[in-house]
Amino acid sequence: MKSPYHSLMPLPKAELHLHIEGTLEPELAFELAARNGVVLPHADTDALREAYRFADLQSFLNLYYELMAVLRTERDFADLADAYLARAAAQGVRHAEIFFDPQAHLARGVAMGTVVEGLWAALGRAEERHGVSTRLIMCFLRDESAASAMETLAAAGPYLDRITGVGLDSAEVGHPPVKFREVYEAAAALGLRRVAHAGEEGPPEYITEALDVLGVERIDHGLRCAEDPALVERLVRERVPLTLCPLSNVRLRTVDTLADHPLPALLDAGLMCTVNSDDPAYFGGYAGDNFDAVREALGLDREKLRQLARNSFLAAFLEDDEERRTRYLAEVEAYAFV
Ligand code: HPA
Ligand SMILES: [Zn+2]
Repeated sequence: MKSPYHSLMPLPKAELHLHIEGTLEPELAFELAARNGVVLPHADTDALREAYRFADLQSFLNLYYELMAVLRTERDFADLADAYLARAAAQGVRHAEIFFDPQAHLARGVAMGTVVEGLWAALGRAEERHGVSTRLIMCFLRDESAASAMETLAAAGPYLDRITGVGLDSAEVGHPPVKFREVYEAAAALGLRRVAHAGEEGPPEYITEALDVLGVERIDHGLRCAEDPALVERLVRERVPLTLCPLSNVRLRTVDTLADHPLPALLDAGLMCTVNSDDPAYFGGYAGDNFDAVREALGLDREKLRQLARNSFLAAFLEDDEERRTRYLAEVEAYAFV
């Protein structure tokens, strides 16, 4: 049956939880593999898509890291980011805060400069080419050591003018935020904004720790806060944004089906929720697809959908450009649902 709803693609939105390596579509993966002489252990794009059945976060991460082998040159990173920005813009994204995972590239002998300069080549023209403003957030892999994260922060030294903040991603359970206390202190001292994945597969305590020990301003995912009413109350009181990723949660089996997603309950509790795509090439949809999916599965009304869009701009790292934030927020208020 055709959806009774009009698509939310034109609704202006900011995307705050997006791993650029997770935007590598199978077609581009094979194109880059051919360009770089890399042999992928998959026959073709259909065979690769067949591998997109994940049991949990780790099974996804295995493929995510494997496919990164095709990313080798500045041009590869620029092409990757440009393809994402084109898709995001077509789905109503006006502002994107983009994660990247330098350790996964440094480990393969790809230099920090190659990654950042390549991404920057696309981000620097994103406004003109796609009408999207951007920020770059460097993530540390939490299943690597704190020392490795600290070395990565040092390696980013020459590029800090291009990097707005730091984040924490990869396998969560067993790698609590406290492991990265000193790294986050050093990042704060450099004037970097701080976010962290917490409460995706890990327990609600990791959310508390990310706030108290790492000083993060937003929680990426944060889904499992729903298990701790006192934590929910705190997140509401302190207006801590959650960057939720509904299609990701279904694909990684954090929730059984979209209809079971706690987004409506979290919104009703007064949390500052946002809707994002996480790794759209792997999870079946970009930002607008996620909005459409939650509307359809959860029946969110127009005011809730407008609130999600408003929250995305309120939670964005736009303090250096409040005029732009105001403009985006006005676009949200003016949006006419049909
Ligand atoms: O959803 C995620 N969780 C943790 N690490 C990640 N790296 C890419 N995507 C993710
Ligand atoms: Zn993520």
